[in-house]
Amino acid sequence: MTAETLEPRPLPALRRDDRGLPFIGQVLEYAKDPVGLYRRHWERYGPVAPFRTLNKTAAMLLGPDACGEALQNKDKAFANEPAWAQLVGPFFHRGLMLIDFDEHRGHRRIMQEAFTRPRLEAYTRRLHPAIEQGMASWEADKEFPAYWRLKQLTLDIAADLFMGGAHDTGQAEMDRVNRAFIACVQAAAGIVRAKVPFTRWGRAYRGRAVLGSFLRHYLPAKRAHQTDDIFSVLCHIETDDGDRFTDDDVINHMVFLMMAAHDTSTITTTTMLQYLGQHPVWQERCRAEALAIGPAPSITELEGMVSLDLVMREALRLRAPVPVLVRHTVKDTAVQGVRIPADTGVALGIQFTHLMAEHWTDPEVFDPDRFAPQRREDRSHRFAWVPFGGGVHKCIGMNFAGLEVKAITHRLLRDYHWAVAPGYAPPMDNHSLPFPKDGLPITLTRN
Ligand code: HEM
Repeated sequence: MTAETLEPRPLPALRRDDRGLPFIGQVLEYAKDPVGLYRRHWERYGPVAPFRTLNKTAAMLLGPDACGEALQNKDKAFANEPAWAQLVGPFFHRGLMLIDFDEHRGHRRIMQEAFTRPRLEAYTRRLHPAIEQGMASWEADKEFPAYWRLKQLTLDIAADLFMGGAHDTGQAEMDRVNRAFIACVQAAAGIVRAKVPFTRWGRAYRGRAVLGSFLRHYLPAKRAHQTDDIFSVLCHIETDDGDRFTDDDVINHMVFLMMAAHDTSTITTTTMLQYLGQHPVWQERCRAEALAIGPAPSITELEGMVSLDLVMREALRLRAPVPVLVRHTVKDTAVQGVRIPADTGVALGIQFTHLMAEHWTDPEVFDPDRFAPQRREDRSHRFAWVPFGGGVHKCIGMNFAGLEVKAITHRLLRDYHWAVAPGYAPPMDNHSLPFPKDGLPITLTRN
């Protein structure tokens, strides 16, 4: 009998001491130490492990083989919408990541038009003035929480690049819009998952309404004139077959894109700042590259910052901004020979893969050269390094993300230098996307 014809084994039974708390299961344990939880499950159960969340048993996929199978989704058993909607709530409904199968393919084909190289070149040209303006108020020689500053910066960039500015909107209203985004993003960590006032979900419902009306206000003008911001691009793009987005599609995609773009880029840049502050040799290498090109580099120049690229890859490995991906089975399937019945929640622990000693030398150590051509540890397995996911839902904004993160860091390196204590390890909040609870205090000194 060949391996393929063997009957899949059932999901291992969850040990009593892994059941966690009533109702929420292992959610709090995950928030405290996600990698510790993955590691224990890997050791106890192997690549397809059971775990408890919100009163249900789900499957946790660990390691590149198991995660790769779900990402490739050959038998179309894994759906995104029912899984992500449960986690991020109804606030990002109909965003590209929350659409499945044929419909997803149709939307993705249209959206691809917003991320072609000429579009990316146009976005990059807008990036530099937005970064310069956003950083204008940053004070040197004074400690500040880098994560929060960068979050504000990426939101300001998004307002310009995604919206093309919001000319009718005053600062107070813009702050309300920013708060609305944050409320939607933070809904993922809500325990009460209903429209109840004064809860994370209650705030996120209000936030989504604020975002919807904000975008709808600008929609007619965006439809009327084509400009090179993403909002306008979404209004005008069409495939060769003439497929276009409806008004509702544009609003839904915009809300999701702004969410997908700003927190992930903020986390990546924050991680890079931390490690560059702890590794002055790398900071100098990257600064030399930044100074060798002009203050407003083109895409090609940003791509040519080889050391900065290695640092970015290493930051994405060590602290994946989206450390876990979720899926829900729509039919019975098997992963690594383990049966996963229909209607099961599935978590892909990609951060764990990034730290497996089987695939990386000294996985906890900051060592960007592991991505250099002579080593390419990320090639140890097709799914060893997956900060942007894989398969049909692979991040559509990954090239843009790289450009934004590099453009911000390029500017910082040209203007400032900074140091972070070598032993510093940020206290992480893992309730939704991971961020340093102390904001990563940092002092920038002018070059
Ligand atoms: C460092 C920054 C980023 C990281 C680490 C990241 C990570 C990811 C990951 C892991 C996924 C796959 C989710 C899944 O399979 O369920 C994803 C999907 C997606 N990302 Fe990103 N992302 C980043 C930046 C961006 C940016 C800048 C944009 C837009 C400008 C963006 C737009 C999207 C969209 C639309 C999807 C859904 C794709 C689909 O379902 O077809 N992301 N991202």
